[in-house]
Amino acid sequence: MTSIPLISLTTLTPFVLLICATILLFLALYTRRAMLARRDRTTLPPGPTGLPILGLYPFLTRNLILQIDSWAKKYGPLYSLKVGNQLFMIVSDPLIVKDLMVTNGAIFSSRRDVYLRSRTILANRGITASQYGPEWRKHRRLANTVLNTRSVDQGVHRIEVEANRMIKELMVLGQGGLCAVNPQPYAGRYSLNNMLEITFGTHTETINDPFVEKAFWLSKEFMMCSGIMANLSDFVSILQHVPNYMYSRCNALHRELVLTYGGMVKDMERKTQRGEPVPECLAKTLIQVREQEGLDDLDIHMLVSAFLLGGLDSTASIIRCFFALMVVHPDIQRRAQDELDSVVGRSRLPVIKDANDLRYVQAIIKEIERCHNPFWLCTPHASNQDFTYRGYFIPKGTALVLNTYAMQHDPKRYPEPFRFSPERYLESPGRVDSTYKTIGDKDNWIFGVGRRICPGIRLADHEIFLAISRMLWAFKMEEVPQSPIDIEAYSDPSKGNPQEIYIKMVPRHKKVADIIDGAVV
Ligand code: HEM
Repeated sequence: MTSIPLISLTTLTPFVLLICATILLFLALYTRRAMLARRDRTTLPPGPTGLPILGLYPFLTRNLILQIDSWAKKYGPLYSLKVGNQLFMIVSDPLIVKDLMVTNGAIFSSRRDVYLRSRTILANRGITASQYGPEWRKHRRLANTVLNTRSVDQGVHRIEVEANRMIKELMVLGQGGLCAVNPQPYAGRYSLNNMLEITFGTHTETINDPFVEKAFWLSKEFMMCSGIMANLSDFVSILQHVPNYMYSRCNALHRELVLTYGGMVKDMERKTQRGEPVPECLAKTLIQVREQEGLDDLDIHMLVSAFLLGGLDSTASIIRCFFALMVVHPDIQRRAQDELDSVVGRSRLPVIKDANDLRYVQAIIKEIERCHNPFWLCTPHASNQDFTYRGYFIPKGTALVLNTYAMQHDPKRYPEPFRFSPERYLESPGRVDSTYKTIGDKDNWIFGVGRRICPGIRLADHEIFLAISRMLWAFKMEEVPQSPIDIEAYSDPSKGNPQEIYIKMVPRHKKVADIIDGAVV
């Protein structure tokens, strides 16, 4: 009789144990999920910590690019940092870039509402400062009317003319190679004229035109005022309510942009009203579609300003680096010129159609762009909703920064990354497709990525190719012993490209002068 409970206990024990184990398992799983969920909402990627309120602002150095890169080496390919109230995440790996900024482009394509750069200077417009949404789409579509493949290709003769003007002026100035010249201001005016042609259908006649200085001042001032982590009042909102020097400076820059580029639009409007002819260009298109697209003055003024700010120092700095690099690498220069002689010959100038056959020239361009990105940290993208990635929480409003410095100096991808070596690109295919390839295979990231990728790529590609291939075709560029090139200065991301170098530009053959004279200038 007494054995019955014992028997049932014995038979019941495994059953009870099973139930207990199941409950415990459920509890464990539930707790883990709850913990994970909590972690998802709080666990940011690792990164350096700063002070309350100011974050890392007091610890940022003048060479921000190298500092950001050194933290990437310490904290990994996705790390976070706070400057004031703004959370930044730095992305240094092409696959993470693809996952976040391309695959999830609908989430990571906005911009921060930055007090000085976006609100004060650009009035939250000009494409580059606009939040992701219908207004940005509209402005980008309007910009594309002159930047799309067909329009840029149709206008290529204007770029060719500018390249010829630059060659002719350098020949005259250097007295056919007898004296040293500083080509850098000519590279600047070349970019400026290309942007003026596409935006206003006009150009400057000489580097001494005061407009050249003005345009470059505006561009430089924009860079000086709008560093991505430079201004404390961008990050500590209370400072936006007290008068401060940077606000006055950015406000003055905004007024100058409206006065200068907005003034050119107004001139064109007056001409149109008087029935005078105006050239085909972005400003004309914007004036024509103003009512239909619901654009106000500021929309138009900031859109044309964005062109003159975005397309000036960017292409110019690549061409300036080219001059310095060719002089210190005469062997590379010679190899490109041999290629030009065999593909193009000496009786005509290189044209866009030659690009795919000029593999070494293309490799030089890609290598300059890899080593000398004009915007190493690009323009940050902002997220417009919370997101969880690889267990890390990325809250809405995070600013995502592309660390192209790390990606373009990755020793696995580019052995001896600090050596200038066009040869590393000889195996990769021709030119334009390099920019559009899948993200992991891209030659470089200088134009950014995803939905905010630079809309001026094709124009910039054409400008850079025509300037560089024609310069190589026309001149042997030589160092002048009295004025050695400081190539280190070009590799230091904290310094702008030196505006002054003196080199000899010797025409490569007798026909150069005749052909340039005969070409449209
Ligand atoms: C070598 C030359 C150039 C470089 C390296 C360059 C680079 C860049 C980069 C990194 C961005 C930000 C992309 C992103 O947010 O992911 C950008 C945006 C932009 N670029 Fe360029 N750019 C160049 C030439 C030009 C030219 C010639 C134009 C002519 C109009 C231009 C107009 C713009 C505009 C309007 C934006 C804003 C796009 C947006 O926010 O949706 N850029 N560029």
